[in-house]
Amino acid sequence: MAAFMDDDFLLAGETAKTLYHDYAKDMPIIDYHCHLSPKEIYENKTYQNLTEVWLYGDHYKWRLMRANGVEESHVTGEASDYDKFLAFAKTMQVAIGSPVFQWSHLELRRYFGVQEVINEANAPIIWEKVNAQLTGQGFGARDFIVKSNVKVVCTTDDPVDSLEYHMKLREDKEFPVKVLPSFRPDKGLEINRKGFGEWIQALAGVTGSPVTTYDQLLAALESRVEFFHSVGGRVSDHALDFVPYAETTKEEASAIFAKAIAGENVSLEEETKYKTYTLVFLGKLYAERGWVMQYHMNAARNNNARMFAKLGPDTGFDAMNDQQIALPLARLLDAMDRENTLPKTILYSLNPTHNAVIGTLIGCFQGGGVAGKMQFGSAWWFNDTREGMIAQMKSLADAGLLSQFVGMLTDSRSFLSYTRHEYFRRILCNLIGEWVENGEVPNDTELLGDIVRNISYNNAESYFPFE
Ligand SMILES: O=C[C@H](O)[C@@H](O)[C@@H](O)[C@H](O)C(=O)O
Repeated sequence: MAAFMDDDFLLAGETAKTLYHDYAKDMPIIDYHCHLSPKEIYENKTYQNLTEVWLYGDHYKWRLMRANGVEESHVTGEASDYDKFLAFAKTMQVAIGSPVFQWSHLELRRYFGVQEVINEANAPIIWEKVNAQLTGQGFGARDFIVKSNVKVVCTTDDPVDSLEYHMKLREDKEFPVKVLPSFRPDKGLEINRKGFGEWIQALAGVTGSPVTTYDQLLAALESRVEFFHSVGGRVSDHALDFVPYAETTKEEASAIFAKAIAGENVSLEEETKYKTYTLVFLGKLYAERGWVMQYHMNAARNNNARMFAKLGPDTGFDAMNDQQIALPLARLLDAMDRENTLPKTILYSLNPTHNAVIGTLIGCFQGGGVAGKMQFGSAWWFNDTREGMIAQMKSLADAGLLSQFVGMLTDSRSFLSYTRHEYFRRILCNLIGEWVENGEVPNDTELLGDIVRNISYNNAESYFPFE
């Protein structure tokens, strides 16, 4: 019987062990999509206690606590940090089978040297042990990033953001990690969402020009893309909760924008047209600058209206959607490809039934001499589990080239989530190791070791055009 999460955790055979320990383990990290705060990185935020660094903002952990009957006061509410921690410790005690159980233990081990399996009885000792470290030297946000061997962090930023902290970080020569913005213009696309008009006003404010026509909107978006580029941004990101596609013209999109700005009702068909034209326009801006475009598709967000009113978005009330993506996505990518303005693109769907759809669709737009131009993004969010990662990698290998995969990202709001790369690398090595043990791929350690190193780091290094 294997010991719980020992050195060979998740690694079943000799090949998997060699691939992980000798090739994958020490590769650096490019975290090309996350939700970390650039301000906290700049200020090297420190933490008073384990709850602050471990539980604040982590909606994966909150969901498990709620599922375990913990009152909201002890999840996001007014209970003390210690009581919240205790409620989480009790939840961990019954959380076997959840990836959060394994991630949480990896986080305690790798950053704080806590080897125990956390439970209600040992929680007070762990609390003291970790807090003593946190309040000493070397446990700030930057320290966690450096200790995790991270070279690049791409945060997720609104086009109206001042990027103040990214600029400050660029000037800070003491911090060796690149912290770059990603352009996430969802608020400019969600024409029917509350706050659209206010966002357009904010855009006008930051560009210093009026945004009352669609032409002005497109010009303002372009100027913000340019601004992000000047601060080192080379990546965009879109949440496409449904994938829009409808044939349209600029005249139509302009008329729809005018209606929205005048406060008139915009139909779903009009919204789809507006989004299509705007997304194709943005794709062109990204392609012209050599950026990488990301589409995160099929999240059903904010399903609990009562909790949304109380806590807002990204608090643990989202689920997988089951909207069809194959045809609208194919048309959308084709609309860009037809004009030769399809950028390098990474596609993620929250619904794993789309794995084969994405795996096969990317093959239709590869080319131009760019290895892995079209990427099937790493298993996202609810798929960020052992089974989810294996399924995504198998679909990619079935329909394309696993060896050109740009690999893992954290997608996280916590500085302790870098252990997710370790988790991913172990699963990757185990998958390849299993193929070797079964005689399905040749036992060529050098070749396989290179592939593992590439997926862990080198592919991302050459794919993303970071300066
Ligand atoms: O891991 C979960 C994620 O952080 C999730 O909250 C994000 O993916 C977010 O919804 C987004 O739209 O980018």
